[in-house]
Amino acid sequence: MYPLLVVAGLVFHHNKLLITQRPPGKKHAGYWEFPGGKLEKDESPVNALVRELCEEIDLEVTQCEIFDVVYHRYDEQPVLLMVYRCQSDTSRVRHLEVSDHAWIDVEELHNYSMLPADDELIEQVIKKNAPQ
Ligand SMILES: Nc1nc2c([nH]c(=O)n2[C@@H]2O[C@H](COP(=O)(O)OP(=O)(O)OP(=O)(O)O)[C@@H](O)[C@H]2O)c(=O)[nH]1
Repeated sequence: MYPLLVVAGLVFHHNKLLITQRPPGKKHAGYWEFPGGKLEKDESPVNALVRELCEEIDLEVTQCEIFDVVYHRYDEQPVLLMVYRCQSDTSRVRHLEVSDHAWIDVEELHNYSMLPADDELIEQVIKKNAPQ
């Protein structure tokens, strides 16, 4: 089965990383994730990310650059997650399509129930953010 194409943002504001919680009624409700969503037809990954961040949390980002691509098999369908690192000038987030959000230190990622596809990614984020 072809994977679902999904884009997600590692959004930083003053070294804090943004995570959001999936709302009731959505698949994997209650889990935390990096904000983003599915690509629409004829849409580039960065445009999809900008659109999803606007629709879900009303946040604008800059300096988006590719960070990693993750393939994960869920029972229903595999996902191909394209992950971009971005910056935000503000920490102001609206809960339009999320039930909660948090700006955290990357080391705190282990304290949240993140989506299963994000496990490997989380290790990369912590490793790349560690002092050299
Ligand atoms: N945004 C996001 N999605 C992720 C992450 N990790 C991960 O496995 N996914 C998966 O990617 C898929 C994203 O789909 P979604 O349902 O959130 O997308 P969407 O916002 O376009 O949904 P919609 O159909 O309600 O408009 C889900 O299956 C979700 O489980 C992540 O860190 N961020």
